[in-house]
Amino acid sequence: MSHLLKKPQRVVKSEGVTIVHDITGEQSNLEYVGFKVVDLEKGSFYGEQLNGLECCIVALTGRVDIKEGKETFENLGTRDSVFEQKPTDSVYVSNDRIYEVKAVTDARVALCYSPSEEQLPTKLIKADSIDVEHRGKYNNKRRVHNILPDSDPSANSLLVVEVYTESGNWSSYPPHKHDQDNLPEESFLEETYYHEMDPPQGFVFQRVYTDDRSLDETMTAENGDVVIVPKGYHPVGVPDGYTSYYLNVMAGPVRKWKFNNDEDHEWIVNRD
Ligand SMILES: O=C(O)C[C@@H](O)[C@H](O)C(=O)CO
Repeated sequence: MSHLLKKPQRVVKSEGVTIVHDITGEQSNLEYVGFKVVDLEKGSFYGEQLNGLECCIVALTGRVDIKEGKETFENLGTRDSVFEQKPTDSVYVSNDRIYEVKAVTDARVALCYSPSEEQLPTKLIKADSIDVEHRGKYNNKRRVHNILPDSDPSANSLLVVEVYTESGNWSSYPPHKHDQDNLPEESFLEETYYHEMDPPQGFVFQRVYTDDRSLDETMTAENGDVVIVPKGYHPVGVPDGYTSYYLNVMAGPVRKWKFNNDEDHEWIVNRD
């Protein structure tokens, strides 16, 4: 199996709390992006001190209360399945702060991390403030929920986005990359993809490759898998009959998403 593909680990941390993924430190070799998925049974708590990391807590499914300092945001989350395709609530918490998530119902949260030094205010990102974007045409159509885009200055490094790709379509396509710290031409952003499929026995193909093919891996991502994109192009293809969801976390030295398409496939975007 590719070292870029991570299967759910489901490590029980405490009563009612299961760490589904922990893509931090040595698990990933990423410098700028960390990622966890945590399942919480109703009434259970998960919290931590963010030593040198900022964090965006995304209420993937279920309802949660999130506490940071004197603030508590109650009953966050809008859906029982990501495939309800409605935006959800998230909370941005700055580096070195302590936060706690309490499960109001059974819930799944994503924790998106990046190193950060400058303190920013804790921010509730309400579902109804999320910009929903429809991109692409032909078999390249996808629905995008911009949770923390680069136009929103609420974070120091983190970019967070949800993407739905319908049956038989492609996303992150034509293949694009953002692995050169060379603005304004291109930014360097590492990336993680947390995948789900509807129905859940589905799978998608994700290729991660560079121009010189020193990296060229094509992976089958199944429901709940994470794909790590340290560099290179990273298109996703969705088989007929299945809908794909993924949550992207991106971060790098500059908080700007400036990508370039693979020139061989640029014509795809230029079709009438
Ligand atoms: O297909 C899309 O538009 C989503 C992708 O852009 C995805 O968010 C990504 O590849 C980010 O680099």
